[in-house]
Amino acid sequence: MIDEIARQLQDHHSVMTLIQQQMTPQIAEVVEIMSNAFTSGKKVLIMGNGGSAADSQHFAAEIVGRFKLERAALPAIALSTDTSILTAIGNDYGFDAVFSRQIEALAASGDIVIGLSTSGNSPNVFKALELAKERGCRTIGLLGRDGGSIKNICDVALVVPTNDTPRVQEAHITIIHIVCDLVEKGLFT
Ligand SMILES: O=C(CO)[C@@H](O)[C@H](O)[C@H](O)[C@H](O)COP(=O)(O)O
Ligand SMILES: [Zn+2]
Repeated sequence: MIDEIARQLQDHHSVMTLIQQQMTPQIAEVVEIMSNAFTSGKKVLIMGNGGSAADSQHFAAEIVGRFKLERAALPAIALSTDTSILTAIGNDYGFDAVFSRQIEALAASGDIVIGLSTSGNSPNVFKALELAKERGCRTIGLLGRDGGSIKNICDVALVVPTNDTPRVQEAHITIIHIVCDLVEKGLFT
C-alpha cells in the first residue's frame, strides 16, 4: 500500500511538471481573456459533470466571493447548482441539454463559457460550448486525455496530458486556483 500511495503521488507530481513545461502560456491566455471580460462588464459561466461539477462550483465561488484579496465581487455562475433547473431540463429535454439550455437562457455575446471535462467528450458540455460559440461567447475548455471532441470547439483548450481522471481533476483545480489568483491580482492590485 505504501508503494501505491507513493506511486500515485509521483504520478500527480509528474503531471504538474508537464503542465509547468507545456501549458503556462495557455494558462496566461485564460487569465488575460477572463480579466478583459470582467473589465468589459461580462460574466463567466462554468460547467462540468461529477467531480468537474464540484470544480465548476469551486471556481465560481472564488470569483463571486473572493480568492485572497478584499475586493469587489465579480460575476460567475456554475451551471450545476440548481436541482430544479437540472431536473426540469433533464426530464423534459434530456440530460444532454442540461447545460446548453442554461446557456440559451443566460449567455450573452462576449461572456466567457468554461467547460470542464476530463475525457473531453461529455455531450452536455459539448452542446453547451457549441451553442456558446454561436452566441458570440469566448469558450475555454479544461480537459484531459487527448482533449476529445470538446477541444475543437474551444478558443483556448487546456488539455492536461494524462488519461488518469483523478490526476486530470487535480490539475484542473490547481490551474483554477492559479487563474483566480492572477485575475484577482491583475484587476485589484
Ligand atoms: O470525480 C469523478 C472521477 O474522479 C467522477 O465523478 C467524474 O467526474 C464523472 O464520472 C464524470 O461524469 C466524468 O465526466 P468527464 O470528466 O469525462 O466529462
Ligand atoms: Zn474525482
